[in-house]
Amino acid sequence: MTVKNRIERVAVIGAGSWGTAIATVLSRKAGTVMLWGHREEHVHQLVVDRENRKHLPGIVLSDNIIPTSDIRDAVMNTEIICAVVPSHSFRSVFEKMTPLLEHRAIVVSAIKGVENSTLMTMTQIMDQILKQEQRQNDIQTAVLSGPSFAKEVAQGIPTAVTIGCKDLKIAQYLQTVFVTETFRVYASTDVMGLEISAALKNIIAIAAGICDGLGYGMNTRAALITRGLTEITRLGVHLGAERETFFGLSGLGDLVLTCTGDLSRNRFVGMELGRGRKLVDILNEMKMVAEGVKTTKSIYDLTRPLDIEMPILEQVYAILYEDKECSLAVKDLLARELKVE
Ligand SMILES: NC(=O)C1=CN([C@@H]2O[C@H](COP(=O)(O)OP(=O)(O)OC[C@H]3O[C@@H](n4cnc5c(N)ncnc54)[C@H](O)[C@@H]3O)[C@@H](O)[C@H]2O)C=CC1
Ligand SMILES: O=C(CO)COP(=O)(O)O
Repeated sequence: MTVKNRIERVAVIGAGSWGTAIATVLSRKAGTVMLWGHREEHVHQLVVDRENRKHLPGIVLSDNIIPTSDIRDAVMNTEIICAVVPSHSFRSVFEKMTPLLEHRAIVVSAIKGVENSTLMTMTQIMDQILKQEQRQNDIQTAVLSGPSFAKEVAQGIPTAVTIGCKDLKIAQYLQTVFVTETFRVYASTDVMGLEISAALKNIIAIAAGICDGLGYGMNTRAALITRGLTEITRLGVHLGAERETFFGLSGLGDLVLTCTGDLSRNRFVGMELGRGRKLVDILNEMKMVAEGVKTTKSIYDLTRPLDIEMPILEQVYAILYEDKECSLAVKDLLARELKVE
């Protein structure tokens, strides 16, 4: 391991697949890992079976991972808290958590999404609530993002991610907290770039899945990844992010993973749509979250008043929210006016 930093106690807020996988990573570095889940019966199952059968089957929870449904218990005496709930439940969870946070705690969001009602990223939500609670000078916020399927991380398959914080020293400190022999962590100060790339790759992954479901080939997928990256970068730079971030792990890295990997839930949703199934039926059957569905609406609403070309986003929005036929969406993308690359 490059840098060792063993800490006493950390908390993971959210006991889904990614929260459980991150708890597994942190269990190699921390004395105790508190793993908070919002449903008591699920937490009870974790305590009894020592395995998250619903979200991460086959991975045994090490003895120092302590499942709890009591959020006070989870964050008490804890300096580092990693938030891993679905983006649309984060605001209410963070509101509950904020008054309970220890002085000088650091909250790291590993969530990939943008809120529908406010069009805010997760760190923007945190900043807003911290300000309301007058804790903005006390609590630090950060982001963890990159190509990282939960199952592979939990299995110890070599993975690299980026942790971003506006304060580089804190990002570098967090690097030493999360790094293990198989989990390599880079540092960044471009929080906006990390959050925008993480949220938008899910939209492009739905598009890639749609094309796979329609039976198109590798050419189509490569075109989507490349033009998708252009679209994501265009919006990110407009919002103040650094262009380079979009060619890093959280940008190109996660885009390639999610557009090509069979473990992606967003790509799965796209594939089922491409095969002709209805969105509502696909979502009703899924046990896990596909953040790209809601994020498509957020980003559509965010970009509509702006003069930014987002053709793939617009077609995914039309398929998800206006019932547009998938093959017609692809036809319309191909028929756009010719451009200079
Ligand atoms: N699974 C993965 O491979 C990765 C996931 N992520 C991101 O992590 C975040 C969480 O995703 P997953 O763990 O994969 O989701 P999941 O679908 O596996 O689990 C979601 C968890 O959140 C809980 N939950 C649902 N509503 C809640 C609420 N109102 N309050 C508190 N908890 C609630 C569920 O009970 C479940 O335990 C998402 O933003 C996702 O994009 C990021 C990287 C990898
Ligand atoms: O973000 C992910 C991997 O980095 C997981 O992607 P899905 O949410 O599409 O499964």
